[in-house]
Amino acid sequence: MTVEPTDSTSNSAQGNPDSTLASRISPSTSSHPPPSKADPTTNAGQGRKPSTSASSSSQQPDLKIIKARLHRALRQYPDFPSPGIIFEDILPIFADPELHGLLLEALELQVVSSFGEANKPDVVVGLEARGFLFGPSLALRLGASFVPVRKQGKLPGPTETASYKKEYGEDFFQMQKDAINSGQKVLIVDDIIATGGSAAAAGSLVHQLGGSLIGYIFILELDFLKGRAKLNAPAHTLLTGQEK
Ligand SMILES: O=P(O)(O)OC[C@H]1O[C@H](OP(=O)(O)OP(=O)(O)O)[C@H](O)[C@@H]1O
Ligand SMILES: Nc1ncnc2[nH]cnc12
Repeated sequence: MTVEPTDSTSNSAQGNPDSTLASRISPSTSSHPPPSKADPTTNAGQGRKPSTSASSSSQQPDLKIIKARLHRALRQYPDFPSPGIIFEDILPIFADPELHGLLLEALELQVVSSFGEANKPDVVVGLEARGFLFGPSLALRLGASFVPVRKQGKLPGPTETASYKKEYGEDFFQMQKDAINSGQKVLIVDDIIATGGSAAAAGSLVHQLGGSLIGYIFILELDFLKGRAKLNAPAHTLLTGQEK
């Protein structure tokens, strides 16, 4: 089982190299060189809407180094929370202030290069619970609102509900009915896309509330589960991994 840092920043004309990154990060010691295969971290060509990403060759070196460092921080736990699941633990990233900061810089760069300066979201929607770890910080950096998708029974007032299945269970997601104004541009963020059930349910809630879903950003994609095929908007991830 491996987790590889991969390349999903692509629109070289839009992604201005951030020189502050180069000065802040340590020299790369990555044992995981960039893959030569086509970029698996966008859904160009396989989703119902094309991704805005182009090839991996235009990715900024700084972002590649950051991705390799983020990748090395992940921990894997076999048979958690149930037999056969290899659980990807992202929490070490948040335990290290430097990595935490680099994660947010990488996510912001990814959003701008994937969706364009002119198409920044009005609202960042984060999924309970791990989407809450970085969704609000990313929203602040983008000058956007943050709105949570919560598990059933946690939100007061009128709500919309969507059921979903994920890699290891079933659940219900809810959003407050007035959380998004009609036509607002929405970006959905979460730590991991596995089967895509959670993300697809969140997309359906955004649609029910009248939002315009510009796409999804994830830290990690378990690409063997092909979750992005369930999504109706472009999806971009910083890392991809787990081969079965
Ligand atoms: O693509 P999927 O198969 O739907 O799985 C991905 C979802 O599973 C995890 O959340 P989980 O429901 O375990 O909740 P947590 O964040 O509260 O731990 C993860 O944070 C994603 O939200
Ligand atoms: N393998 C996995 N590791 C961590 N979170 C997950 N959510 C769904 N599948 C997961």
